[in-house]
Amino acid sequence: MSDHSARSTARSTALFDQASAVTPGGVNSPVRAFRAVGGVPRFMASGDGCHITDVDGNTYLDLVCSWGPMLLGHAHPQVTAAVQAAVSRGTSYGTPTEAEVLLGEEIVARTPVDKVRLVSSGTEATMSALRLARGFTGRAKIIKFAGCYHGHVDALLAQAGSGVITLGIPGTPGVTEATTADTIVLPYNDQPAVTEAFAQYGDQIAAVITEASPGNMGVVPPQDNFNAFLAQTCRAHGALFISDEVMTGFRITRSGWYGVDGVEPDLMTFGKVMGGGFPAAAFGGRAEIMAHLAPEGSVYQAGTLSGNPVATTAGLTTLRLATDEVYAKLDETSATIQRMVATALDKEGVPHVIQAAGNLFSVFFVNSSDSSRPIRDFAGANAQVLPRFAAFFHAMLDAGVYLPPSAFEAWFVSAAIDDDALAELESALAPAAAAAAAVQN
Ligand SMILES: Cc1ncc(COP(=O)(O)O)c(C=O)c1O
Ligand SMILES: N[C@H](C=O)CCC(=O)O
Repeated sequence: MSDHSARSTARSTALFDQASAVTPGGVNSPVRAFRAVGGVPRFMASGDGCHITDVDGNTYLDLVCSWGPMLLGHAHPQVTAAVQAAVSRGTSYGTPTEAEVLLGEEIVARTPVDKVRLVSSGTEATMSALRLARGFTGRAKIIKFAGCYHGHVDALLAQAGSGVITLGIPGTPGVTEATTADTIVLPYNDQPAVTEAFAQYGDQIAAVITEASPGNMGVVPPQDNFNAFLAQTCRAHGALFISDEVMTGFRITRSGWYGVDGVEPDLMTFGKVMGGGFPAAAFGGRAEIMAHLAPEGSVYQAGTLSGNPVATTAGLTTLRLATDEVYAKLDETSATIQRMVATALDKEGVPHVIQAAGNLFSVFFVNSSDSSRPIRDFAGANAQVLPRFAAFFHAMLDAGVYLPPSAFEAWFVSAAIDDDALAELESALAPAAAAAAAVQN
């Protein structure tokens, strides 16, 4: 496989060929491939603060942050020290440990959940929350929204965002009709559609699951108190409201999106930041609901590495360092970057919409007729001029800025971004905006 990059990619290219021989598509999660933008994925060798360096020695300002987790930047000295100390004590016992109790307490203190169960991935968290909702209500149907991504849970892959939309996979082979028979998919931000679904199936609906503020079709925040409306509608019909904060949790504020809209869900899911760069995730909720989980109740859920001592140490250390000052800095950095991107694109006359949810944001390359219209849903996100994003992405990469290789993903900032990094970004943006402008629609 060859690459058209201006920088040397010889070692990444060789590793990608090697990887493709042993791993489908050469990557261990589809979003890491460059299929939507072309070229060879960069194989990273190290990270330091807001930078990552690939195996060819190219250093990039990182605006992916491992798809969200690296809130404090890479190799943060205090997180690294805590992890090294934990590793030296042993890496897994299959017994309870103190770190997992402390992490559970930290999550309970920051969010409205009474109790929490730790798992190893966001996918496990949403899958388990759904099972618990069904076990608690004794109902089968669930509502999800087009463009929201909740991990690769069979029942939730229908019209999913993230890699599913990036790769243009309409329905995933391997997910049987029976598995999705109880999944109702509705347009995001569409209150009448929710009302209608409840009018038809109200007493069969176990739960509504939504991203607290979607970031997997690009950033499409809830409008007109959508979350409050969902919570009220669920309560009126005896269904549970599940807020998926895997992406937003502990990133947008110290209590995630809940810290912004204050809508109390029945169940919540968390991941990414709470693992501090290690595989840790969680789901939690009201004590009465969580009591249905084994061994207290009979809804079974388990995991050999759940609450792993190294992962929980990394997560706990990260959360303890994520103070209000850190969140204020993240907000400021994000707002500055959004302004810089808008200025560069405006200068070249590239039609775009930038949408933010706290410090999370994304840039939609739209048709000129759409540039004053907010994107409210999956259909809106799908109407982007994708080749323009690809040109912009590659010009940024060549200039040393690593963006998500997809027009449907959020951009993530870290607290390690400083003025020097912003200056690097500034000089990358001019050629990238020009490259986007050169693409005819
Ligand atoms: C909102 C949301 N939920 C769930 C998941 C699944 O998490 P994981 O990739 O850790 O399985 C993700 C990301 O992948 C996500 O963004
Ligand atoms: N958009 C996804 C999650 O937020 C990206 C992570 C992945 O699927 O590897």
